[in-house]
Amino acid sequence: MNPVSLEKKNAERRENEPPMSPAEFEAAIRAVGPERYHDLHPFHHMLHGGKLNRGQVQAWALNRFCYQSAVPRKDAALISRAYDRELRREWTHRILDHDGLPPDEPGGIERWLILTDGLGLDREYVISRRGALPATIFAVEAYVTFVREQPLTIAVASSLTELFAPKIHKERIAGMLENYDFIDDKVMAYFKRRLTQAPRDADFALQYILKNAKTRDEQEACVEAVRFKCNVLWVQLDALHHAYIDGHIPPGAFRPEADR
Ligand SMILES: O=C(O)c1cc(C(=O)O)c2c(n1)C(=O)C(=O)c1cc(C(=O)O)[nH]c1-2
Repeated sequence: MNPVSLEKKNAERRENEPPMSPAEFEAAIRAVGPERYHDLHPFHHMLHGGKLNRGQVQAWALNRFCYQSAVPRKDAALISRAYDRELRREWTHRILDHDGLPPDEPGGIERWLILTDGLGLDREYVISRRGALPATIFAVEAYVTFVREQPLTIAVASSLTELFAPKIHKERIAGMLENYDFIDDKVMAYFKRRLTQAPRDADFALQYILKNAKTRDEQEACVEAVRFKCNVLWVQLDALHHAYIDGHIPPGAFRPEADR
């Protein structure tokens, strides 16, 4: 059968399939984590297990800054497309969580920069993204574009990797504090704050898609969106591994001091 007729047949099959029950749909979303969340990646095991040197942790933090700074941009893209006032109101606090709200709330990006300061990286250099890996930039911009272009419910679903984040944050706080003498409580503040923020955000997004993804096709597209997002996270660690463990640092990317 040629690919076009196969695609058509699959679409017909799905059309005839009844929607999943809310419990089945939620289970399908949750099943993606144990299959492909980035806590399974070897680079993560090395990071948490104390197997990286300072330069490799610097490279991780510097690249991960690009993800942090893209998150409020993708959240703004999502809000710009929402006609539902309640969704906009709820989603707005995600932007403030990252960008901060003067005078008392510095925000997650500032907390991330405290981490990169603590690792001895120059702030202006981190913020400029000049030293980031090309794959990091491609991955985070793919996430922003996905949220800008996909149907709203599917864009909301792509945030649901956050269902799996608290576990990785807990492991990271414990593992990094224990294993690296250049990491202290102050620089781990970012992850401590996410332990309460991520479950609240994920819970809202999950309830939203359970209510709004009504057909089987929409439900399957939501599950696919969570897989897509896992790929966004995974490919960033692949790139870090290739550059800083295997030693293939692309031209222009950050070079740890010992390599310069
Ligand atoms: O450290 C991590 O592994 C991790 C993962 C994720 C995620 O699953 O996308 C987020 C975060 N951290 C995070 O700190 C964060 O603010 C965040 C926002 C989002 C999102 O998609 O809106 N994901 C994540």
